[in-house]
Amino acid sequence: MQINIDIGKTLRSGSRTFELRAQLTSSSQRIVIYGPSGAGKSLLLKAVAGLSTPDRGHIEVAGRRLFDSGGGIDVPAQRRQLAYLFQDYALFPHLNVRQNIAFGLRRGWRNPLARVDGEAVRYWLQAFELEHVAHQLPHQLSGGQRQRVALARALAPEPQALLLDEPFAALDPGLRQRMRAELDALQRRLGIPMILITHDPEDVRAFGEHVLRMENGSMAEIKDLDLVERNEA
Ligand SMILES: Nc1ncnc2c1ncn2[C@@H]1O[C@H](COP(=O)(O)OP(=O)(O)OP(=O)(O)O)[C@@H](O)[C@H]1O
Repeated sequence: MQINIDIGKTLRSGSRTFELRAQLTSSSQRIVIYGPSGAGKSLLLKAVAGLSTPDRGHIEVAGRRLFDSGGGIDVPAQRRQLAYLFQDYALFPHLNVRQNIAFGLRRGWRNPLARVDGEAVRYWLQAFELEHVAHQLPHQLSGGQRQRVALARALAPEPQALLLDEPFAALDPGLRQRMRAELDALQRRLGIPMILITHDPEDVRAFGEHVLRMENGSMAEIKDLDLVERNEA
């Protein structure tokens, strides 16, 4: 996937100012943005998703201009065809697994319990081995199952790219290893491009094809992954 980003955003609260200046040009399927907490990674990912508006610049994904301050373009989040996986997965607590996955497939947003394409929901339940918990609510699931539901919900509408915000942070270490392997295999199988943000060097090792370091709102290319291990975020 070709991605081209050059954006700026200034955030102010009291006397504190945070400057995001993000530039990224890549044709990699696996982009990892690595950096310490507060570096601006989530701000960048939200700007790509259309959940936050930059002050200036442009964002282009797979040949589509999603944002361009000069040209007055700002495609709404729901029309960007990008899936955003939140750190805490943001599942709907009152909807069961099946309904959570189906939510991503509905056209109308008014009635979450409306019938949807049963075939597609069945496919994702099966692909993520969630059939036996299809009628359970999110709080009745394990951490790994919750992550699978969130991934299934994100992938069901067949997005052009997957945006992942610290996807393993909420999992305990054993499960983290397993889910990393699962996401790795899934990404390769589907061939879906992804941008993953993290402060964990293990994620960089597992997914980093094109790696950038973010610090204080600015980005720099990392060519030598050994530097990540020596210089942990
Ligand atoms: N209104 C604001 N005024 C000033 N600074 C702000 C404002 N809102 C957010 N920030 C700053 O923006 C920076 C970037 O936050 P962001 O959530 O993108 O960081 P991050 O790298 O994703 O960190 P984490 O991994 O902890 O989520 C932070 O340092 C935060 O303090």
